[in-house]
Amino acid sequence: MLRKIFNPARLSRFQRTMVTVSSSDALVSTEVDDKTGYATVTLNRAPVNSLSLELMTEIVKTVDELERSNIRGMVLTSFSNKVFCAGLDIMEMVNPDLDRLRAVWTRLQDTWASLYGTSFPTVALINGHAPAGGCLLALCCEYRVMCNNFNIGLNETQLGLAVPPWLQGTMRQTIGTREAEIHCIKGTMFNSQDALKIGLVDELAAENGEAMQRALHYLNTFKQMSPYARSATKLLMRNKDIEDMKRGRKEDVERFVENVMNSDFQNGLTVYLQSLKNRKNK
Ligand SMILES: CCCCCC/C=C\CC(=O)SCCNC(=O)CCNC(=O)[C@H](O)C(C)(C)COP(=O)(O)OP(=O)(O)OC[C@H]1O[C@@H](n2cnc3c(N)ncnc32)[C@H](O)[C@@H]1OP(=O)(O)O
Repeated sequence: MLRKIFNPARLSRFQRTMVTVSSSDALVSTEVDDKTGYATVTLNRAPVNSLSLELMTEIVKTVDELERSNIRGMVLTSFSNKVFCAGLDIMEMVNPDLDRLRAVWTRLQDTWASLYGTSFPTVALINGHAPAGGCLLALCCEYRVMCNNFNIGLNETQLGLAVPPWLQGTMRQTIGTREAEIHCIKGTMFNSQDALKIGLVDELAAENGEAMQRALHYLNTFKQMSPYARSATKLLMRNKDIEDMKRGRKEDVERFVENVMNSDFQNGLTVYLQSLKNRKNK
């Protein structure tokens, strides 16, 4: 069954009432172009947009609000031009409070489900590195435009984390079963060129401006198309995955908690954090 579909009857109301939302201190800022109806959603959590509970809550809230406003398309990008999103906030996993850890994973599931299941078209404008959870955000979008000279991939296993089944599924749909299996297990990070070759991203751009043009070009391909047929087809393809994730979400949360609370993982995390700092000091 369709979870939600674009409702053309609400479009004329939207055109009259659409507003631009933007706040300089927000973790997520949204600007809607009232000529095109396209929203640019910018992740705004310095320094690297790591996914804290609060940032993920804002992403879910933003997508829900956009869903209610009937925008015609969305571009997801980063304030930074160096890091699109550094994945889950590692500090959320260091000796965590268990209730908060469960909330973090539940919110990551929600983030995936709400971005993956939008009725409107979505493009990730990947203007920086996108490891792990950063790659997840990009994979949820329908189309990915990546700037040159950055890295993207699901490197979770390199950190000692298992990739959850719903995220494996999104990777499979994007790069195919065989490649997804190999690269989820290895935790491969791809440079922009290799990401294009393997189909992890759809287009490359030299810089942000060109990437935005390419993203808008993708959204414009739907200008003349029935929004109902477009969104219904997308959601008929994606809703089963979302329902499957929701059915298994409790076990998924407990698997994550067990993974993170394991002493080997906690020790490895300390070493990993130190290696990030050492890299910086070189
Ligand atoms: C059952 C489990 C399933 C798991 C499956 C799914 C989902 C998610 C898992 C994850 O996302 S785990 C997180 C994985 N992320 C990473 O491995 C990225 C690590 N970071 C980097 O590689 C680099 O920081 C970067 C993103 C390439 C950026 O490099 P840059 O040189 O620009 O910046 P840095 O100097 O390295 O970093 C600045 C500052 O940010 C801190 N930081 C970096 N990444 C994170 C992070 N993910 N969480 C929290 N903090 C992060 C870094 O330590 C620096 O801090 P300071 O030294 O300035 O205090």
